[in-house]
Amino acid sequence: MILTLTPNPSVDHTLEVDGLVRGEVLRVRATRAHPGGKGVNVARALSGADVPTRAVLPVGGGGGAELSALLGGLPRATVPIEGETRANITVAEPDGTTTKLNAPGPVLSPTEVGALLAVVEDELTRGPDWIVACGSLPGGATADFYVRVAELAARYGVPLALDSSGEPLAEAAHAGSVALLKPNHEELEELAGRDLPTVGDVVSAAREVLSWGNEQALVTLGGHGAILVDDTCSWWARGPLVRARSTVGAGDCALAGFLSQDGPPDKGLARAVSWGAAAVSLPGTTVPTPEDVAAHETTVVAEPDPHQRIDRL
Ligand SMILES: Nc1ncnc2c1ncn2[C@@H]1O[C@H](COP(=O)(O)OP(=O)(O)OP(=O)(O)O)[C@@H](O)[C@H]1O
Ligand SMILES: O=P(O)(O)OC[C@@]1(O)O[C@H](CO)[C@@H](O)[C@@H]1O
Repeated sequence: MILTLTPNPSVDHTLEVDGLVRGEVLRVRATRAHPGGKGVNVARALSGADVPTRAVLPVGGGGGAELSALLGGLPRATVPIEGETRANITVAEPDGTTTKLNAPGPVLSPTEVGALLAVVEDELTRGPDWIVACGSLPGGATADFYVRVAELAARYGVPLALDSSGEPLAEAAHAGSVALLKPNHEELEELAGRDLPTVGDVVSAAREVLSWGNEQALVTLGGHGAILVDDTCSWWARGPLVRARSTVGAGDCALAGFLSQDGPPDKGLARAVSWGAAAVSLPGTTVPTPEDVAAHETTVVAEPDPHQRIDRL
């Protein structure tokens, strides 16, 4: 069973427009609402592939009720909060360009933060195979929140996968004890404090982050696929060519694909990139079905050419 933790979930609203023009009145062609938040998406993707999962998340107000309704039967443990679960907005253009407006979310009281960690601890006592902690933090949670989650995970011997950004990611990465870090290209550059224009730069920055006491890094590179790095080897899956409809949640689906089965690292990387590519071919924050994934197979190269450039797509 894979446990996910999303301290700051959302309802994701996607507005499809012909083109985004600042300062204009734009006609919206279609609107969609999906459950959102990175760990929620990981759990949704796993559940869609029949991988046992449980999502831990705080919910509050009308937004929380809407999120709960959208989640349907997804197995979960929710923590009631006073504040309002946020709504995030994606503006989607026909060429696949997505512009995202993410709200800060509610402010949790110290008691609510404690209650969230207590639920995590309770879930950890049931011996999940992984805990996957993801996303930004709500107000009231300090930047060491994921360090505290890592300590809990270590106490119960459960490997932690972490996908976050900014200070919360930096604090946890520097503290070590993360079994799998999933930064994207930009997040790894921020962690390393420098630009990483080539495959070799990405691999050496990932190794530097691993040297802080972490085990593996899955660095997702948008349309360039993903690079997996451990202390012995690196692998690159460039991914199939896809007509992108919405990149929202692609990283979460890639992480879900990686964790969805045990097995050798290169096979996990191939699954990650296939799940990510399948996700971008779908609208909004839709998670792919196994059939969608099967249509996006990819190959993996071990010890890729370090001089190869990774230009942003
Ligand atoms: N334009 C694209 N074409 C094909 N595959 C893509 C594209 N963008 C993303 N992917 C797939 O999705 C995976 C994750 O993408 P990305 O690196 O953008 O993650 P991310 O920034 O964490 O995304 P998010 O935070 O929106 O979930 C990539 O490894 C790749 O497999
Ligand atoms: O604001 P955060 O927590 O960094 O990201 C939240 C979010 O953008 O991440 C998911 C896509 O990865 C969306 O479902 C959600 O809206």
